[in-house]
Amino acid sequence: MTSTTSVESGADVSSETSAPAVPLAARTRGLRKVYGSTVAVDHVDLDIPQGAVVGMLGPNGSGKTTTIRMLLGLVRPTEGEVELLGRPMPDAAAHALPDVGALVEGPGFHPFLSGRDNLLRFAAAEPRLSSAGIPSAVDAALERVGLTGAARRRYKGYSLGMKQRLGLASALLVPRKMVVLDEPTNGLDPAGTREIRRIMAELHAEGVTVLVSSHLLAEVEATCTHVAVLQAGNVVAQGELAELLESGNAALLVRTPDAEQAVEVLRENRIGARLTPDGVRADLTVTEAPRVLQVLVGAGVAVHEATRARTGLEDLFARLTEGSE
Ligand SMILES: Nc1ncnc2c1ncn2[C@@H]1O[C@H](COP(=O)(O)OP(=O)(O)OP(=O)(O)O)[C@@H](O)[C@H]1O
Repeated sequence: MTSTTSVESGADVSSETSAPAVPLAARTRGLRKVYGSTVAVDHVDLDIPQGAVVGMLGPNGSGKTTTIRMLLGLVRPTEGEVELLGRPMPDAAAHALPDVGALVEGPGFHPFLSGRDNLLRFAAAEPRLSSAGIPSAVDAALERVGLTGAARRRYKGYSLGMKQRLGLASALLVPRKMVVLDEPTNGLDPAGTREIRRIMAELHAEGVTVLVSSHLLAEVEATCTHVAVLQAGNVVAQGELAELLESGNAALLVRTPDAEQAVEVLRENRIGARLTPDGVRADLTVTEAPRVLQVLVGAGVAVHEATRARTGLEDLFARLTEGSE
């Protein structure tokens, strides 16, 4: 994912090419996890560039959580390699993990303790914090996620958004090089979602590498610089978000009853065109939409509707998730 963008190749060869190497915060090679007869993750090669916000996108059951758990050393791969901050996982977990904040599944917060007291318990287990530094680190983390006002309320009474933010606070008790968030906005209302996005944007601005999983393309589009798309345990696309969104030929879909005539006049005007079930698909790689419409209308073709074809990533993701959600 560092220097190349691959769609449906299943393999990113960037590190094997002569392109300049981008330092990686994490990478996997040939990663595979099998549970009984279920292949949860299958030969996944991921590159997580340092400082990127990488969205791991995929429908339910596509292997996002399992991949994240292997990256963090919570699950041992059946096959393959994982490097986190330059260290092999899970063997070097004790060295790599202090620099990584993770929000993976609801951390074990105590329902009858306040948010602050819960964080104090987590902070006590942070190898980088001295006992004297714990209270100020906890208060800074609460402040950062906007929970200072609710810090002394019981966790039990927190809204889902507040619980997620407390989880984030526990991941951010000390400065991190990398933060890993598994579906952090799942079930949140728009205000809660905005709050998580704000914190992710802040981390990015500080140079922290962020890996976030989501089953929503719009979510990834709004927050990420890079994306890796998973389907049935495989990476089917990965690369820079902007490049993936633009991949695939730009085209205009024209709904018309005069489709054959439309294809003919477009081709006469050197515009690539082909029939589709509803009309015509006109290629926009060498021309613009207004020119296509001008040619069609000028030739007397009845244009009932014209829409842009979906971009490469939208199209790919729609195909992957069709019927699954
Ligand atoms: N501990 C486990 N034991 C057995 N099967 C598992 C286990 N963990 C995951 N799986 C299976 O592996 C596949 C991938 O699951 P995973 O949770 O990684 O996907 P996901 O993309 O994170 O999905 P979701 O968005 O639903 O969390 C699924 O078929 C799941 O049922």
